[in-house]
Amino acid sequence: MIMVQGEVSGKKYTEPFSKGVLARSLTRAEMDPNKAYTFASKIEAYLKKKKIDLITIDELVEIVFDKLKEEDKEIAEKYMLWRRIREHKEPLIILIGGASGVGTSSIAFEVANRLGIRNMISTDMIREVMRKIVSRDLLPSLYESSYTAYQSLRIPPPPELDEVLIGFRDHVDTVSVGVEAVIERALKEGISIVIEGVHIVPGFIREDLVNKENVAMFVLTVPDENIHKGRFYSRCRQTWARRPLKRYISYFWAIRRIHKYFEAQARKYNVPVIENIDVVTTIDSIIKSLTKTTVKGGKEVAEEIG
Ligand SMILES: Nc1ncnc2c1ncn2[C@@H]1O[C@H](COP(=O)(O)OP(=O)(O)O)[C@@H](O)[C@H]1O
Ligand SMILES: O=C(O)[C@@H](COP(=O)(O)O)OP(=O)(O)O
Repeated sequence: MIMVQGEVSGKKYTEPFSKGVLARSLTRAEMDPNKAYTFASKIEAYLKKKKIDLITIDELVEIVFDKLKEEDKEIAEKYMLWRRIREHKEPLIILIGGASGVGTSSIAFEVANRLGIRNMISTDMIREVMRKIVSRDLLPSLYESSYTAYQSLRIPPPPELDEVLIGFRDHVDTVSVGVEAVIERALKEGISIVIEGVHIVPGFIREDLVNKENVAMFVLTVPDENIHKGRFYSRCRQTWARRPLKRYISYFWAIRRIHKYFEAQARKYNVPVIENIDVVTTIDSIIKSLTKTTVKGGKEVAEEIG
């Protein structure tokens, strides 16, 4: 039997080589699952041929990387980039924001899954907990959706200001307190987490938190209005979805104003804006950006591959 030796927090452990585990890590780099399993079997055959019965993870990764380069350079590069991020010593806090319907929860799920991050929370859930603590009378906007918060403003804003955005800012400002608490707790406990939702807005979360090397924020957009609208139809078609399509469509005009505000805030605070048209391209952009900001090595991998 081939044993693989790894290390967690300075402690060594060994476990049997598993084609399934290796194949899973290759699918994270976009390799087709069937191809990934065949490739993992080839690696196993190679180790057997070389009569290797104990190998460290680093040595195994080297072999996988070399063989992958021969098969598919792009997948080899992705495999290495994902690994570099996963090996990051500090916990990773990934914040994904965007107007309702642009795909923050779908993308957060994919990113968490591929990076092996086990914690993910939506800001809607944080808001829901906060609703149990603060009364509607005290903070009426907390009880609204981001795009209807303007209806709860106690004092109507002057006509020259956009009331939708005034309401949105008020709503986000409150929920940001809960978002900050989750970030602080994750940093304290050393837990990696992906936090996603409409309340992740550049400029609203404390600078000392978002400026940390291991905290990364992204804003997703869908520039084409019709594609954006179509996402609500596709989401509401899913059988598990319990969210009323009619409501999103009738407030779509307000959601688009918020969408524009997200773009402006992202530009102002230098937060990467990623057009979420195609899932794979979106994930690739996030991963490239993460390697630039949180781990050195993205460039080295690209150079190694040539
Ligand atoms: N890149 C994409 N391509 C196609 N459909 C997408 C993409 N991203 C998200 N979707 C779909 O759009 C709908 C809205 O996405 P969701 O993640 O629920 O948005 P949000 O959490 O931002 O409101 C869902 O049905 C989802 O499957
Ligand atoms: O406040 C909002 O804009 C949405 C955000 O949810 P997503 O559409 O981003 O999932 O929550 P709602 O009140 O409609 O449940």
